[in-house]
Amino acid sequence: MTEDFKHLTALLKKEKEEDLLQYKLKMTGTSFNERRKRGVCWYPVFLDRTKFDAGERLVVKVSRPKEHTESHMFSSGKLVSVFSTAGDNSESEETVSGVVNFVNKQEMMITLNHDFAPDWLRDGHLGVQLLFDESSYREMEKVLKYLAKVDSGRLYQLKKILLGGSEAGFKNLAPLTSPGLNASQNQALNLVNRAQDVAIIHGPPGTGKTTTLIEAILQTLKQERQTLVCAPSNAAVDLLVEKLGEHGVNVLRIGHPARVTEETLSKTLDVRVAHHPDYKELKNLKKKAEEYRTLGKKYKRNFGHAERQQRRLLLDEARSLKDDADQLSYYITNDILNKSQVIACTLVGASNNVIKGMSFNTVFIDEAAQALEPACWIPIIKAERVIFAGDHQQLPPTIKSFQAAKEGLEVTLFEKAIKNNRADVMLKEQYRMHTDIMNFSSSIFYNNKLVANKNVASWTVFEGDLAVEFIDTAGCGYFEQVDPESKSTFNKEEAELLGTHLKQYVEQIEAVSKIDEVESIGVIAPYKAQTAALVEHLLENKHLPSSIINKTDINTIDSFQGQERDIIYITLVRSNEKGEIGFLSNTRRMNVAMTRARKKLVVIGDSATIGQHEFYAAFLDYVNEIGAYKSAFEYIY
Ligand SMILES: Nc1ncnc2c1ncn2[C@@H]1O[C@H](COP(=O)(O)OP(=O)(O)OP(=O)(O)O)[C@@H](O)[C@H]1O
Repeated sequence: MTEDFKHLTALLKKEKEEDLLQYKLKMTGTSFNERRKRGVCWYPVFLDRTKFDAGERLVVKVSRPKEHTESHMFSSGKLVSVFSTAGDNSESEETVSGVVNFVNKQEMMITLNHDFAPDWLRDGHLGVQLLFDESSYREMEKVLKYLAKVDSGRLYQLKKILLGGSEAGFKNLAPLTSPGLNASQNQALNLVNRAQDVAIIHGPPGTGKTTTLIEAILQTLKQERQTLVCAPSNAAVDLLVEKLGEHGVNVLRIGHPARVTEETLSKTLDVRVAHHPDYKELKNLKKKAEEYRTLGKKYKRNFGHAERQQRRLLLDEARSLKDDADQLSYYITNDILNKSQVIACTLVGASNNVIKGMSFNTVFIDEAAQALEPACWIPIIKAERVIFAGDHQQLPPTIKSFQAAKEGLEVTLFEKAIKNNRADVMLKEQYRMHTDIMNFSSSIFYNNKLVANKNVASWTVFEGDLAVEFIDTAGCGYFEQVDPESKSTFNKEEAELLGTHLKQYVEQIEAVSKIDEVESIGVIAPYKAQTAALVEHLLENKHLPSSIINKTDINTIDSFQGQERDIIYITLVRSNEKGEIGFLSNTRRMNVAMTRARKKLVVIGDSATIGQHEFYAAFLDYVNEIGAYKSAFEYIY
C-alpha cells in the first residue's frame, strides 16, 4: 500500500510539472502585450476603488481600457499578483498577491493578501497577472507522504477499507424513514446512518443527491456534535453551506473570503471573528500594541540611558499587548469553532491551520467523483468514517497531464471505494427530465435503473412537442474548422443551423402561447471556439428576440455541470471525413450535457462522423427508435 502512495506522489509530480510548464509557456519571456493577448495579464489597469470587506480584508477594484476586449483566463478564486511598473513596461519590485473576487470583461475585484494599501498603488502604471498556485500541490504531496508512513491505527484501517483489503462495517440499526425522501434516498440515508467506515451515495443527474446528503448531515448531527463537510470546488461547498443554513445549522465556512459567494461570506471565519463580541477588544489591543511599537521605534541610534530605558519599556509593552491580542484572537477562533455544528471547506481547505489537529467522527465529501484522490485524503485523515456522494458517470477531475491521467491519476478514490466495498446506494428516481431524455443516459450509464418522477415523466414545452430531437447534418457539407489561435474546433454552419432551429422552435412555442412558461434555455458546445461562434451568431447578430436572449446561456459542457434548463441544445461540431471525434469520445462529459435538459433536448451533429463511435451509434439507434431523428435538410430548404 505504501507503494500505491509513492506511485500517486509520482503522478502528482507529473501533473504539477505539466501545470507549471503550461503556465510558464504563457508567462515567460513575453511582453505585457503578448501576455494580454494570451489572457493571463491585464496591463495597464486603473484603480477604481479600494475598500475593506466584511472580514476587514482589503479589496481593490480595477478596470482595463475599453479597447482591451480580449478574452481572459482570470476567474473568481484565482491567485494573482497586482504589480506596478516604472512606466517603461518592465516589472518593478512593487507587487502584492491577491485572490480574484469577481471579474467580467472589463473589471476585476481582488482581495489583497495585505493589511493596507501600499503607497505605490496610487502611483499608476498598474497591472494584474495570473500566478501559479502551488499550495494545493504542496498539501496533497504532504498528505501522501504522511499516508505512506501510516501502518497502524484508525487511518491505517480506513486505508485498507477504501483501497481494498478489508470490508467496510455496518451497524444493525432500526430503519429510519425521512418523509421528504423517496425510497432509494431513504435507503441511502440508512446506509449512512449504519456505516462504521464508509458509505457512498451515487447520485445520477437530478436524483436529489444534494437533498439526500443534506438530510444525512442533519441526521448525523442528531448523534454527533460536529462534522466536517467538504467538496472539491468552492461552488459545491457554498451550495451545501447555503442549504445547511436554510435548515438552521450553525456552519463555519473555512476558506479565503474572495473564493466564496456573497451569501456565504457571513459564514466565513473572517466575518465571524469581526462579529464576535470580543472583537472590539481585540482591535483595541492590536491598535495599542502598534502605537507603543511606533513610539518605541522613534528613538534613533544616538540616545542616552534614559531614552534607552524608555524605548525598552515601550517595546516591552508593545510585545505584551501583542501577546494579549494573540491570546484573545486564539480564544475567539476557538469559541467560534466550538460552537459550529458543521465546518465546511474545500478538500484542500481542510489543511487550513485553523482546523489543524482537529478530528471528526464523520467527514462528508460531496462531488467526490470530481476529486483527485490525493485531495480526498486531506480531510479523511481527520475522520473516523467517511461519506462520499457523487456520480462517476459525470465529469471526472480536471487533469492537465495526459500521461499522469492515463497512469492512474484519473481513477478517483470514489471509484476505488465503490469497487472495493459493498457500501454504495444509487439514487434512482429523478426529478428533472422527461422519460425520453432520461432513457438514453439510463441505458448507457445506469443499467436502465433510472425512473422519472411522475411529475416530470411526460412534461414537454407544449402539448404534442417531441422531448428529444436529433438533427443530422450528414451530407450538408458543414465541415469543422480549427481556430488558428486557440486551436479549438468550430463549425460555423452548424451554429447557424442551430440558430435557425431555435428561431423556428421559439415561433412554434409563441404560436401556442407557452413562451412565458419557458424559464431557461441552454446552448452547449464541447468546444470554446464553437461557443464563440454561437455567441456571435445568436446574440451579437440579434438573431433572436431579446426576450429569448435574456433566458439563454451559451457555454461549454463543464460550466453546465450541476445545472438544468427547460430546453437544451447541443452542437456536436465534429464533421470530417476521417470520423475523428476528439474529446466527444469522453462520453461522461456528453452524459452531463444531455442530462441538463428538463423538457426538450435538441442535439445537432453529423451522423457520418460521430456514428463511427459506439456511444453515438447507440444514440442514433435510440433517436430512430423513439421517432426523434430529423435531417438538417428539413431546415435549410
Ligand atoms: N424526494 C424528493 N421529493 C421531491 N422532490 C425532490 C426529492 N428529492 C429531490 N427533489 C428535487 O429534485 C431536484 C434535484 O434535487 P438535487 O438538487 O438535490 O439533485 P442533485 O442530484 O444534487 O442534482 P445534480 O444533477 O445537480 O447533481 C430539486 O428540485 C429537488 O427539490
